[in-house]
Amino acid sequence: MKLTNLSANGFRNLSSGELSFGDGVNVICGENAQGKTNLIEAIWMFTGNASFRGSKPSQMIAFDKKTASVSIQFEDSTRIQDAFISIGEKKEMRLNGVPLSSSSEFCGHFYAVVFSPAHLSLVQEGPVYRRRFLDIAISQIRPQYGAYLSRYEKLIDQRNALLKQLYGDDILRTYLSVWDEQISKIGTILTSYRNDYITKLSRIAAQVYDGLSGQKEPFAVSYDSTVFSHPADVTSYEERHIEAYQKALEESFLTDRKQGFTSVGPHRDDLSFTLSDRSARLYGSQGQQRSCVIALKLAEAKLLKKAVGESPVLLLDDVMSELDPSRQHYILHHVRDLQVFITCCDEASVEERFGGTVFFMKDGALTQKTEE
Ligand SMILES: Nc1ncnc2c1ncn2[C@@H]1O[C@H](COP(=O)(O)OP(=O)(O)OP(=O)(O)O)[C@@H](O)[C@H]1O
Repeated sequence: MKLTNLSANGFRNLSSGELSFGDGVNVICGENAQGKTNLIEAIWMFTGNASFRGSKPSQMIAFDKKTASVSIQFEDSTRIQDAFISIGEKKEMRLNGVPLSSSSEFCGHFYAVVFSPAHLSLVQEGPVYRRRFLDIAISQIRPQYGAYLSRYEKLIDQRNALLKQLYGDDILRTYLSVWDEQISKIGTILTSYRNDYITKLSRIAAQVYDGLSGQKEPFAVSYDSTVFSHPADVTSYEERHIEAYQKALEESFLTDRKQGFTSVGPHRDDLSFTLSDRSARLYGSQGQQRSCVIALKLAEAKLLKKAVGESPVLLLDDVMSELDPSRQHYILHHVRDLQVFITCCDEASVEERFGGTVFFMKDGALTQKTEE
């Protein structure tokens, strides 16, 4: 998959006008606060996912404008497509001229994987970031996952409301059993999707990490379920798993009633990242933690390519900081067969080793470097 053109209008500080990109590595150089991440964010919108910076759409509109719009042209192995998003007074999304009712409908058309420093929270912060990573990654390859997830979240909200409303009421348990039955079924499906994804991802991420670190320390990823003691066994939708799930809900009933929320299920699950069997969060250096996230992201790109048959566009924002030259070299070598957008402050550090098409970003305006 390749992004060939992009034009932005009123999107953060990006200048208006049409930009064209190279097939392979696109190096976006510039000093701090020039608009490099803004460009990456504008491209990412077309995956149908929320901003990786956690920004609301209204924050993406230029300070002096009421509307922002971005259009892109991209090509996969079969055709050229165009997509358009407008944010602000008039919210509009179009794919090949056809209006879409929600940006999530872009899912399954334009594929990308993004790394930004914000993703370090995957290793450094709480479980919510790791669950979000999983949910976005799985939704890109299995679009039905998103529908199961929103159904599950609604059921959990309803169960929690019931737990609060009927506190101390004996009839509560009878009511809850209706929700528990449905939650157990959908929760089992979500766990099996996540388990399948993590099994594949951990294998590839471990290989990538080995390459990055020169096989210094083995990297492992595992899924920690609040329902199943051996989540790796939950490979499909089976009656015995649903029964085990229902049992876990029954066992947590007293705690849940006291706390007023459901304490077990995929909405409370987590991922563990270890280096030589020790927690990467507690013991990893900055460079090791960054390498873990990069390994996860490169593994995500590989899995996505395998699942959908298209190479995703790789968006690497400030990926090289804190990495030693051998790790930087490994990344540059590893991404050669994809279209990549890589931002950096120091042109020489990347260009010499990447080659590729080099651009300069200054005050939101992107210009391509010309041969001297
Ligand atoms: N809605 C907006 N309207 C106008 N400008 C904005 C808006 N949101 C952010 N900016 C500006 O965009 C500028 C560039 O931001 P960006 O995050 O892209 O920088 P960057 O080039 O990636 O820098 P760094 O190397 O420091 O990460 C910032 O100065 C910020 O004030």
